Order: sequence, then C-alpha cells, then structure tokens
Amino acid sequence: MPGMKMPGNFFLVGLMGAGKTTVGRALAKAAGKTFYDSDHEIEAKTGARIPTIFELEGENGFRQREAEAITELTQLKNIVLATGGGAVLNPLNRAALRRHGYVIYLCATPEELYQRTCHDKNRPLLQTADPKARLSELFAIRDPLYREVADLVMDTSQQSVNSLLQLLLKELERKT
Ligand SMILES: Nc1ncnc2c1ncn2[C@@H]1O[C@H](COP(=O)(O)OP(=O)(O)O)[C@@H](O)[C@H]1O
Ligand SMILES: O=C(O)C1=C[C@@H](OP(=O)(O)O)[C@@H](O)[C@H](O)C1
Ligand SMILES: [Mg+2]
Repeated sequence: MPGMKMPGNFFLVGLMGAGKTTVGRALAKAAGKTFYDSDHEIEAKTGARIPTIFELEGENGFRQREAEAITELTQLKNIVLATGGGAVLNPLNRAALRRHGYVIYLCATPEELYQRTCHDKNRPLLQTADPKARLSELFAIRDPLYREVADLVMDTSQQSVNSLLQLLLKELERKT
C-alpha cells in the first residue's frame, strides 16, 4: 500500500548514540531522499555548536530552537530526518513526527550507547561524572516516548551500520 500512511518521509528517533545521524544519512542516500538532521539545522541557523547553545541558553533555550526546527523540517517532502535524542519530550514534536512521516525508533542498550558516545564531547547531557547512569535514566524516561511515536522499532544492538541499513530497507519495503 505505497503512500497510504507515508508521505515519503522517514524520521529517526532514539537516544544519543543510537545511530540516528549515521544511519539516517545512509538511509537517505539508499532511498533517494534528502537528509536532514535537526541538530545540524540548529547549528547552521545559529552559527553555534550544540554545547555552546546549551551553555548560553540552557537546555530550555535549546529545546525551543529544536521545536522550531522540527516544525519546519517536518513540513518538507521526501526527506530522512535524524532528530536529536530529546526531541520526543515535546508533545508537539511527537505529534508533528507522527503526522508527517514514518517514524523509526533505533534502540540499543545504555551500555552500547555509552560505548558509542564516550569519546565525543559534543553531547552536553553526557558531560557528567557518570554518563552511563545518565543514559540509563534517560532510557527509562524516553523509551516509552520513542515507542509511542514509532511505526517501526529497530534493535541496533550488535549490528553494523551497513547491516542495519540493509535490514531497514527490507522492512521499509515491506511495510511502506
Ligand atoms: N549500529 C552501530 N554500531 C556501532 N556503532 C555505531 C552504530 N550506529 C552508530 N554508531 C556510531 O556511534 C556514534 C554515534 O552515532 P550517531 O549517528 O551520531 O548517533 P545519534 O545521532 O543517534 O546520536 C558514531 O560514532 C557512529 O559511527
Ligand atoms: O538526547 C538529547 O537530549 C540530545 C541529543 C543530541 O542529539 P543526538 O541524539 O543526535 O546525539 C542533541 O540534540 C543534544 O545534545 C541533546
Ligand atoms: Mg545525531
């Protein structure tokens, strides 16, 4: 049933380190869609990196910018959008994602998420004494929200980006 529910957009949600940006870019290329990342759009618009925005405007300031970006980006057609991990906290973002595209939740264990993010200083929420514990807390809060918006849940545990891409393409072909 092509096009019944899908206007041709794929939206990726999940925690930091789930692979939204990496898998999203590969999926867009393979599916012939334009790739966007809400964090990159915010950085391009402000001319500032995400940690700087958190420093200057706090998480709330960032969330406002993120909501504006999600509103604008979900209006586009034939795109793959990698959202930031906290985008689903805002009910308006959840509604826009559900309404305008097919939502894919990339999940992994907090331990794997930690392994994938521990060398990168660009995630302000993980700049704590115990980033593993922080990821577990965020998982507990957000996993139900990711599941609430998801049309498809993909377990990324012990899967390479390329094998995930192949799995995803097969699932999307079958389901969309
Ligand atoms: N399935 C995977 N297996 C191993 N490493 C991965 C996988 N997906 C992503 N990564 C790596 O994890 C890091 C974070 O990925 P990224 O795409 O930035 O995640 P997100 O956008 O969800 O925070 C990157 O270094 C990326 O190469
Ligand atoms: O989970 C979060 O709240 C955040 C995730 C980040 O994006 P990624 O999920 O792409 O790392 C980025 O939006 C910001 O640091 C906040
Ligand atoms: Mg990302």
